Amino acid sequence: MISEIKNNVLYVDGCNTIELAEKYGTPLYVYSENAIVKECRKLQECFLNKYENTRAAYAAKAFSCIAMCRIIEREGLCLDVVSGGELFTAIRAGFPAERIEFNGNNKLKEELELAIDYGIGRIIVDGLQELNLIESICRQKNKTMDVLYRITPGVDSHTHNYITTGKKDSKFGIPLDDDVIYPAVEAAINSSYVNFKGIHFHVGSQLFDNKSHLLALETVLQLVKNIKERFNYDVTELNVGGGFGVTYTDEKQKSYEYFLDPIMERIIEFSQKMNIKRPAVVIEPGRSVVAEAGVTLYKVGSIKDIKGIRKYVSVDGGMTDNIRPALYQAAYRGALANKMNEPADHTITVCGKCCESGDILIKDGQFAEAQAGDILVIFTTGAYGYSMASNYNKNPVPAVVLVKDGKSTEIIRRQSYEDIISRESTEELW
Ligand SMILES: Cc1ncc(COP(=O)(O)O)c(C=O)c1O
Ligand SMILES: N[C@@H](CCCC[NH3+])C(=O)O
Repeated sequence: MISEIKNNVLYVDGCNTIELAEKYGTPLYVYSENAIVKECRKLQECFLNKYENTRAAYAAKAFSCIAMCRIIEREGLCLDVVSGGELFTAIRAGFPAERIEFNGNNKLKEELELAIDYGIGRIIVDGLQELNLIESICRQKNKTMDVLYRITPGVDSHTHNYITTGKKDSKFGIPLDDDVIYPAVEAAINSSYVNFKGIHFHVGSQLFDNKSHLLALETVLQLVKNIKERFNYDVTELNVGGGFGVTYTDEKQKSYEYFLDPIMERIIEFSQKMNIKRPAVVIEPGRSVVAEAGVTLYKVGSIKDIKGIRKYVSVDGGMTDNIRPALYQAAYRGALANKMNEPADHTITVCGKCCESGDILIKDGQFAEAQAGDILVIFTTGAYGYSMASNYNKNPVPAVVLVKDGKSTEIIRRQSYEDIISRESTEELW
């Protein structure tokens, strides 16, 4: 995070967070553009510029909006979308179609039609049933589409059970049973409507060990070899997914090089041995691009001190703007943005205002002494915060502000109560 402390106050990318809270209200998502750009440039430096024939497709699910698509576009990355809504956002942002890749285990016919009409770069296909659907749409529209198959490599990435995706028992991808994968590959190779490019895998999210990627890669390289032997077909693209972990509290974040250099080394060695042109290599980082660039500002309200048990400090948001603690027991760090120089010697539990006991944002965290009206900041909320927000209890989704070099601009306005009920019928029933 690009931040500093001045006069006891937290500044993010040159902006005073207390002034931001006053100007735009709370809860408030604040993203530093310089921090996002810095991550994108890191990817350029240690992957895209280092290895030719590579792409990085930012996983929009981590945080997607028109402004974000434009930053990603400007930074030269590609975009990984997983729904018609994310695709539509990219289209509205003017994101170049050929740089969009579409993932998902149950892409709807209308979503595929939108993707094919827009002429996106790749569809990452989850099975033969989907391939047949894509073929029928392409036939009808007289178009072709570049595709990869997402396979389930059968590795357990040892992250939270809800965010591991490479195990055989998974809703994602094609299992590597001979009677499943080879007929699917053969159909794609022989199709007049799709160009079969290669294989995709994604082993899970928030990873700190490169073993899962490397194990999955071995499986995929064996598959590439088998495809060559069975069908005399050269795979020209490998997508190794995302999953690069970030530091929320005390996790030891690993560099992109730690994950990607051994992957590239292995693919180069394999290609030389097989005497084939090294396939293009694509990655899909989401969390690592935006997590650290974002913070959430809240206003402190009720304080409940249960003597000898726990002190609950309530804020004006909660699981509706950050579901991760409730869903994955995710831990975060926070502070009082207006008391940054005061000793953080009070143990408090920061809870939200939703009608759920599990609506806890930080359990037993260290803060300066909190009082109603303080601005409480939670760090590293840029990924899967806004994008997983809900209207539970009819709480409005907060505004999103982008800051850069002391300037701020609202890129998503706060939902109003009117917005929340705007799709509801007010007609008399029956
Ligand atoms: C297919 C796919 N690609 C990319 C990502 C992005 O993962 P992360 O945000 O961990 O980098 C995900 C989410 O886990 C995913 O399912
Ligand atoms: N939403 C998850 C990550 C899911 C990754 C998508 N496959 C999180 O907050 O950690």
